[in-house]
Amino acid sequence: MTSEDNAAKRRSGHVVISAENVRKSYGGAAGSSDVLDGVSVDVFAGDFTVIMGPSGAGKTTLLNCLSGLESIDAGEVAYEGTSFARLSDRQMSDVRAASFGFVFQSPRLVSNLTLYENILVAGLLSPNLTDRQARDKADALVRALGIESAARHLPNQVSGGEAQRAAVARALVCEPSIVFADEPTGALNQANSEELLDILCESNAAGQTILMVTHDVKAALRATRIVYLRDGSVEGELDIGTYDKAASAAREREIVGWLADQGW
Ligand SMILES: Nc1ncnc2c1ncn2[C@@H]1O[C@H](COP(=O)(O)OP(=O)(O)OP(=O)(O)O)[C@@H](O)[C@H]1O
Repeated sequence: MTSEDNAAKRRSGHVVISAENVRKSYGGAAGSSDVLDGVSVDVFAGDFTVIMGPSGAGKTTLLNCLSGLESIDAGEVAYEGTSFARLSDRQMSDVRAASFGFVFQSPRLVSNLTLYENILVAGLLSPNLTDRQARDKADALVRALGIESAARHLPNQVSGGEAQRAAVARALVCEPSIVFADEPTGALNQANSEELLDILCESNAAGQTILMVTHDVKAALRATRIVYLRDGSVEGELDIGTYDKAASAAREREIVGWLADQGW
């Protein structure tokens, strides 16, 4: 998928992932309320969509349902128009391997592989790339993310920021249609958070579709669209266009004002 493809798809409102009236509960006591209470939302190609909302609103659950990591109880989630319900477990895992990248709050790197090997192995296992392409892409990402020397070390020999940048590279190396990121800056200090957000923003500017859960207004600043979730329902959506560092103060005021209107 080239950036031109995604830019054109975004202009045309191309939907990558759609959720229709999704309900989800984790069982428990009879009558326990749904964690997702009929959520309908679309994720558009080329967007950097952020899911915000109070703690316990169901943000991680929604992200996991949209990526197929969690099953749903009712409603429908579809990738490129194909309902997950029509896919076997094998087909679902093929979609994830070919089209989805994941970044979590902690890097979740394989501890006995170097950062470079963690990135490369993901590329080698991807059905999207030849071995040569996987190596070239891993090399390019290591350079672009500024982790050339850290890449030679094991995860326990590098800083948290370096490890998390490697986790982003691992997600991007397969050239996924969409990157799902759950609080990717949650365990980072402010400087490392800003660097990681710069990387996600640059990747989005190059056409990468991103869906990210965050509590952090500074992270939401980078989004092109914010979805606000409360008590398992979408309360509001804000389209804010592409991030512009020079206008970030005005943008932050707009977002904080909108979040206040949602009851943030
Ligand atoms: N595996 C699980 N089993 C049972 N209950 C769960 C499970 N995962 C989440 N929950 C519950 O579902 C609700 C929503 O959780 P979720 O993590 O999706 O919310 P969130 O908005 O991401 O919260 P936070 O911002 O605190 O991370 C919470 O009440 C949580 O305790």
